[in-house]
Amino acid sequence: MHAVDDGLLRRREAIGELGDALRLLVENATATEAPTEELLRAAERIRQAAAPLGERVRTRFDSATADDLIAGVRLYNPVTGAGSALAPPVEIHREGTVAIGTCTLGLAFEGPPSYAHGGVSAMLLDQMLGYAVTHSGNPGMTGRLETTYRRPVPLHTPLRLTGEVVGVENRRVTATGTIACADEPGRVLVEATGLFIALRAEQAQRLFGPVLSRRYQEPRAG
Ligand SMILES: CCCCCCCCCC(=O)SCCNC(=O)CCNC(=O)[C@H](O)C(C)(C)COP(=O)(O)OP(=O)(O)OC[C@H]1O[C@@H](n2cnc3c(N)ncnc32)[C@H](O)[C@@H]1OP(=O)(O)O
Repeated sequence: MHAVDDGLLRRREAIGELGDALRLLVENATATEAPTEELLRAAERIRQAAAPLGERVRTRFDSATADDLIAGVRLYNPVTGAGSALAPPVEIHREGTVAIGTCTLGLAFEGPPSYAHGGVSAMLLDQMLGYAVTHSGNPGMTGRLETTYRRPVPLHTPLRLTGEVVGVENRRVTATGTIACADEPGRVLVEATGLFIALRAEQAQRLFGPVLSRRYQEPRAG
């Protein structure tokens, strides 16, 4: 039992290590002004490094073996996942009923020069609101996300994000959230209001049944 737990812990740490390396690669590859020949050499070395990872892969109907869908462990979430090359990653904790997130966005997230892409801000806020909704005990899927961009979000600057449930009405859960600079949390840069819809049992089964039953009911091939 301990061997299994230690193995899973080690795998999660390794996924985080690989994620760190990938994020460094993405940021350096975005920021680089290295000579053209170096770009070509790097492309070849990266293809070589990627090949063994592609030898044994899952489909979209297989959750990652290191994930725990029931406990909400998602290592490849594109906002929070330690293993995701796409994730800043945002680290989220709760202060009372409010979800608080922290991250710093690199050049890979650039939209207007030196500021974050608006779609990235919306993605971060969808996650913050979804986190708050899930932890309020009324999980649901985003039905609508309205984003108001008050000021541009600077790159390479520590950010503070929030998410909070403000209303529950039958299957509809409303949540709000913000993005601000960590050193000026009262000055809102972006705010969002989201409507999350709780799934009916048959909807949840239709959407997620295949993944859940493959993971939790059928033995996985070694
Ligand atoms: C710790 C882990 C944290 C995880 C965070 C994850 C964050 C990320 C969250 C996401 O990004 S989820 C992915 C993006 N969302 C989707 O892909 C959802 C796609 N949409 C759907 O699957 C369906 O439209 C949905 C399940 C949301 C609703 O379909 P239903 O058929 O259940 O809706 P239904 O017609 O029964 O309506 C239920 C109620 O919701 C209302 N409603 C449904 N969709 C709406 C909508 N889009 N806008 C406004 N209202 C909506 C609808 O009017 C109605 O209100 P009333 O009960 O008052 O009559």
